[in-house]
Amino acid sequence: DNSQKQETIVKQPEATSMTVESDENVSETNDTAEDTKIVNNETDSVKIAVVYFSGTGNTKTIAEMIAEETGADIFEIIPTQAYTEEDLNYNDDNCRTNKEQNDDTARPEISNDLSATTEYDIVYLGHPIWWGTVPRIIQTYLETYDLSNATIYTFCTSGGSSIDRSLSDLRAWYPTLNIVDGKRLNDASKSEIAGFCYR
Ligand SMILES: Cc1cc2nc3c(=O)[nH]c(=O)nc-3n(C[C@H](O)[C@H](O)[C@H](O)COP(=O)(O)O)c2cc1C
Repeated sequence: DNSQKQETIVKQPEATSMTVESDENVSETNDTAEDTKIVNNETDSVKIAVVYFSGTGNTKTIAEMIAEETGADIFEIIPTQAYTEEDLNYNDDNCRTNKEQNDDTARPEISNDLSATTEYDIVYLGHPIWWGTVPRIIQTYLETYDLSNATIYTFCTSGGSSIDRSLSDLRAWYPTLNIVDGKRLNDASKSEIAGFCYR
């Protein structure tokens, strides 16, 4: 229960000047709090989300590390039709993923509601590299939900390819998005994650 949780929140003095109009519960606690510490990330003025798709778990691991590092809320992009091992076998020209990646119009359906992800100031968007770029389901996501108010950082895992092409593809396809930077974070250490999150 969110509202109950927020009633226990009290802020440090320097936090009292932040903008909280959008959140009734938080603003109620605003003037009572002088000297106690922030106990919940919901009081932060900057809302951070990690949104990711992961076929085989590598990107998920990194996504969870970023969420832990930043205190972000984490959202998984879940395909309606899960990717099987067969689907992901890129040695087979006819496998599902190869067909999707070769088809500019392919937009695999997402099963879960991710509308809450449009409410964040910073979005870390994570994906594996498939044939040099983002899986098509990332396009489904960006075309379904309007992230134009967010500052976006992308991250990827891959077998070796850099993030450069997926970054330039996303910027070309979605010019209204503010994609600041992106980084390949394979097997990243905690300090590498922190370096990515706090520049
Ligand atoms: C269909 C498909 C295409 C891939 N294409 C590339 C590629 O072009 N370059 C690369 O370095 N790795 C490629 N990979 C490897 C994945 O990027 C890598 O295993 C990644 O860490 C998977 O992340 P995940 O476990 O979150 O799905 C590909 C994998 C699949 C399934």
